[in-house]
Amino acid sequence: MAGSVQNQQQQQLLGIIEEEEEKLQKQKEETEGNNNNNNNTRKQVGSDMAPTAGNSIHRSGSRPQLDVSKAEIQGNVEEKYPTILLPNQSDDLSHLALDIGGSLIKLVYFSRHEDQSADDKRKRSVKERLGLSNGNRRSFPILGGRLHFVKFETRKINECLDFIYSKQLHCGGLESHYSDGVTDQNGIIKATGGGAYKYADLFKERLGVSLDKEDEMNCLVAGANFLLKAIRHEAFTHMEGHKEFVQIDPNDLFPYLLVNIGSGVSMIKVDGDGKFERVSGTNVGGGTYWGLGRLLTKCKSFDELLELSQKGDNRTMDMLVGDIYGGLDYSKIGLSASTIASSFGKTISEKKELEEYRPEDISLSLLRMISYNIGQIAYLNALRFRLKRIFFGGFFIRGHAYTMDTISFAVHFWSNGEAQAMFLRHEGFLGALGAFMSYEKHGLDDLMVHQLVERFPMGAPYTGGKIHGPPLGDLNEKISWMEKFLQKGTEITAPVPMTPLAGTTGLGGFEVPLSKGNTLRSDASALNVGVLHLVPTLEVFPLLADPKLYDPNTIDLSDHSELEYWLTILSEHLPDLVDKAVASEGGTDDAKRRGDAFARAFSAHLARLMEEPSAYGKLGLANLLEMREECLREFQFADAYRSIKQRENEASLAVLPDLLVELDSMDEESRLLTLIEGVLAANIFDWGSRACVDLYHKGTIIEIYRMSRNKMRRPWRVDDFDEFKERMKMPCHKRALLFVDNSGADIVLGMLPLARELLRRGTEVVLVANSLPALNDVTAMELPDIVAEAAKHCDILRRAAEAGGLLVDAMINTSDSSKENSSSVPLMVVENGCGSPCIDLRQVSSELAAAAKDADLIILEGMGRALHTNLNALFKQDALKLAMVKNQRLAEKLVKGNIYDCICKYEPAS
Ligand SMILES: CC(C)(COP(=O)(O)O)[C@@H](O)C(=O)NCCC(=O)O
Ligand SMILES: [Mn+2]
Repeated sequence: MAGSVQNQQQQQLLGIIEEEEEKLQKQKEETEGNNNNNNNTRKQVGSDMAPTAGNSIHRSGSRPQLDVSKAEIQGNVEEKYPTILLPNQSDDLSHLALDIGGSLIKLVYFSRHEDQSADDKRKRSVKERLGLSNGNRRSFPILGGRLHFVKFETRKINECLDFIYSKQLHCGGLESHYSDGVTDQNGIIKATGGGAYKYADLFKERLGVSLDKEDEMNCLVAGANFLLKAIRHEAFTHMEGHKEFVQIDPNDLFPYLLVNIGSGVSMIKVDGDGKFERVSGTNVGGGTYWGLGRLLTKCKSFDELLELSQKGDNRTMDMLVGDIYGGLDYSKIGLSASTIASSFGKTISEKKELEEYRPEDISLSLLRMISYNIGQIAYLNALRFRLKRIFFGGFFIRGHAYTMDTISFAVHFWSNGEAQAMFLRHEGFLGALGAFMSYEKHGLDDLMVHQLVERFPMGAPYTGGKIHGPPLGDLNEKISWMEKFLQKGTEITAPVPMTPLAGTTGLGGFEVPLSKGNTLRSDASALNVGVLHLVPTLEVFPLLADPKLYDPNTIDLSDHSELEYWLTILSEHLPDLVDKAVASEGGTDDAKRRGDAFARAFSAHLARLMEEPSAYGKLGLANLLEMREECLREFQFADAYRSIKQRENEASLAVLPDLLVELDSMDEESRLLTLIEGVLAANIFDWGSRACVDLYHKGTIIEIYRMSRNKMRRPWRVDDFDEFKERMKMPCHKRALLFVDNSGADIVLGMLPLARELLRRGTEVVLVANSLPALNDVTAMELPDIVAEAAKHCDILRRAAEAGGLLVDAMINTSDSSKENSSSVPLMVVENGCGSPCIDLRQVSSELAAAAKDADLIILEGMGRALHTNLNALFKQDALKLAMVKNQRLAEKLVKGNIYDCICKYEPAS
């Protein structure tokens, strides 16, 4: 019975929609006509709101100048180090620290985020309503920005100086943002390592700067502590070719043993921040391997030497237990025949000259000798001080799988499996990071894991922290460099094959570690360090039941076939995305060139990941989808779906009044069901789904919407509607957070009517939208205009939007009939802090975190936010997850269903 009433209502609704269809088609044609003529002449919803990130990335070629005009203190002037906002500062100010070692120079430098000063009306009203004073930024003297990691060979110090000069890293600095340092403290760079002494005069001569020397051990420890506390999945284990990321609890980090393998080796017992003791070391380190290796093999570089070891067989050099015991194990004392009894020992009995040995074998034997030795001494020191964790860092390792396996094997062997070696992704940058942190007052050491986002910009798959060719300056340089790179046909370094080889040698485990193959990924690409984005205003979403147990991703991409599938999906979507992106920028030659460069860069990222899935740390689908958006931004595509979003918003807003009338004619119960159906049906408007994009080529928005609504037959694949309905009969929620998804029908005909229903029942509503564009997702900047348009036809929305400070100019004429309900509960919009179709609730904006404090209902909508991420997330408050599954494989995998199935998952507060 209820079903037939519903069907009748649905038919009525669709009838109205059909009438509108013709009107809309006409409008659409007009719109397209206008678009072709002139993008800017038409009144467009949100048209003046598009973020200007594209422009703000521009850097002038000349030396950066500090522009303090209109400078103002942000936040409380009484604070010790209030942030000074420089609204007219357009050049990136940088802050640089160096670790100048015997072999390598490591640079860490900071560049300010370009858009920190943006503050719109919406943000101001949210701050007022939620009692946020300037976000939480005021407690951080550091402004948002990026930390970059770069290295040079010390013998090529001039290249390093050129790089610093071209980027003007020696000029300006963070001090410029502080109250007591608006003057440019030009002239001093923090530096550590022996080269800080050795090359001080050269820096003075070439750049006019003095090197302010910082203690090396201090820096190493400060750098390691920072990374282990602030970077997610910084540490990993590496055994038999298998890399596994380890999440360290920052509250349970100390004590640990830090083994820094540079030219020599230092072993440091770390008990806390600034609390450490160098307990041991060995002079047999990276320098020994390179020095002896160079003499013995005539190799020209460390990397070449490492590469040789990949093809080596140490049995020709090393004396094994089996060599002594006639091929037998010495089982009584636990030594297998393949254990190395004496490194290079075999060469004593053979009457061969150096030239008669293969350089490959020499290199491998040397590498194993030194790695085992370091592993063994490290373990003995850990035992001596009862330290359960050993972290290995330093550039000797350089992400080299075989070296890590060898060290791990030694630690495992000597500890009888009780201890495990761990490695750090930023292994070589500990000292430089520590030196960077020694600049006073930058507040970096206060930053926590949720305030740092690691991202891989355009250069990552190629450079991996190493600069090839001239340093990259502006976008033009970036693209031409990319073009040259590709023309030259420079290979993206070959993968490390994981082929198991037969037999055993060495310490009894394996003949050749599994990670050793025919080719070595050069350290340039093995050094998988991204750019760290420092966003001091990010917070952990306060309504997560247990943030420690929270994992945003639903799909496990460590399953290789899964990863391959999603990488292929992204790759196949690329041509269409490039078309949209280029069109969004007017299809100019410049846009085409950028589109091309974007496609190459993003494809290179995908290829890199296909070869080495853990190249960028632990990766989930959310990261992959975010990387695509980041890459678009990198090539200055501010909003690839801008015009599609505008068109769909307009079309949907035209239908909205009739939908509202229709909804208002229903009783509460069927209205609630119709509303939820509406959300699910309208979630079909997703330009990120291959299947949906194919559909859009076959019909108009309204045809698709009608088809989608017609498919809304209950029970849905996951159907907790009845439980939700029961809850809605109880006293209303105080505040609901609605995590909205797509523009057009999704927001206008789906989520806004649901928001209206909640408002009408007396629940405050906070619409949570993206901070930056991602596919056709609606952004927090665009929403107020959409709400204002909708409010013209709806008294409930108008009053609530006014109460929420969304309608600043109350000039709305309403034609809504529901005036009897004089609700003044507010409707607000907050940004979520991300620019991705998914959401990682460990890193949300401070305004969302503030809004969440009084919320008792969370509604997550869409595939990205409710399925790819957060499907399994548990919350402290009631949660409703709504989405249409627009991918066949995902439907099968998650719900044993089919494409276009719907999910309505309700979970009362846990
Ligand atoms: C990118 C998306 C998560 C966006 O979905 P939404 O959150 O808008 O519902 C989704 O379109 C998606 O997973 N697309 C890739 C899969 C495919 O093309 O089938
Ligand atoms: Mn979306």
